[in-house]
Amino acid sequence: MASPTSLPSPPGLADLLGQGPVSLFVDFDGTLVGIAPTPDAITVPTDLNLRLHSLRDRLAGRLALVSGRSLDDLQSHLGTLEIARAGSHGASRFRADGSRLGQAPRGLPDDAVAELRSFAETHGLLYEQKSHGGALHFRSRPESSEAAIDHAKAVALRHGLELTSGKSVAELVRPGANKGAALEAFMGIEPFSGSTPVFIGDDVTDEHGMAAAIEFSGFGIAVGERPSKAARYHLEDVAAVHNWLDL
Ligand SMILES: O=P(O)(O)OC[C@H]1O[C@H](O[C@H]2O[C@H](CO)[C@@H](O)[C@H](O)[C@H]2O)[C@H](O)[C@@H](O)[C@@H]1O
Repeated sequence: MASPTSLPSPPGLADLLGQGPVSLFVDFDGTLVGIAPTPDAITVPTDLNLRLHSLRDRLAGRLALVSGRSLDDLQSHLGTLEIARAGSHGASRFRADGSRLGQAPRGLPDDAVAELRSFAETHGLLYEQKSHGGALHFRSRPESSEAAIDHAKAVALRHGLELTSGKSVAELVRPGANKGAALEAFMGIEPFSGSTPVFIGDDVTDEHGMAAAIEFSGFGIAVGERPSKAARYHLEDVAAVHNWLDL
């Protein structure tokens, strides 16, 4: 895995756009906004929504937000989005005009949710219910991280689900819900098809998106300190991302 500091900075966005159509797939937490103690404690600049819509226009619509959060949650922080978007780690996808791309995914089985909730209650962890998944957050109790991951693994096995681990979080999703699948779905439709995809993200779940970008002759940009297997370039932090995007 490449250490982020050994990766170069990406070429300027204006230079890339000068070479042909580029699509940007952009993660949210840790990429567009800084990491906070709890999911609701993030600080979102008041004009971020406006600036993202300007970026969408600059890219002739070829901008997609790809988040681990549910889309309702994402929009509760960002405001209404008329931007292509995928939530719940790519499971739920919408075009910029609000029409759904692909099937509506199913939520987790009730028993799996109950098992996650009960573990969270007994261990003093935060349980985040998503429309198409569920997350055990252990940022406030790092000593419970191993037990939380083991529990999530066992629940995944019992119910045929997939475990995705992120920053101080263990999440369960339906099989096939990942950011790479979301990028692939968007690359099959206008205005994304035929462009060079660039996936920008800070977390392990973003590796799928970067790997998929490579399949479409694009590349990934890793944000922050986490070593990345798939990224070609690196940006230091959220401020560097905003700067690179000229947000
Ligand atoms: O794919 P993303 O948009 O980056 O979402 C990943 C997860 O982000 C949120 O959790 C993370 O950020 C929280 C706020 O900074 C932090 O408290 C938590 O420890 C991080 O794991 C979100 O709550 C999850 O649903 C997303 O999957």
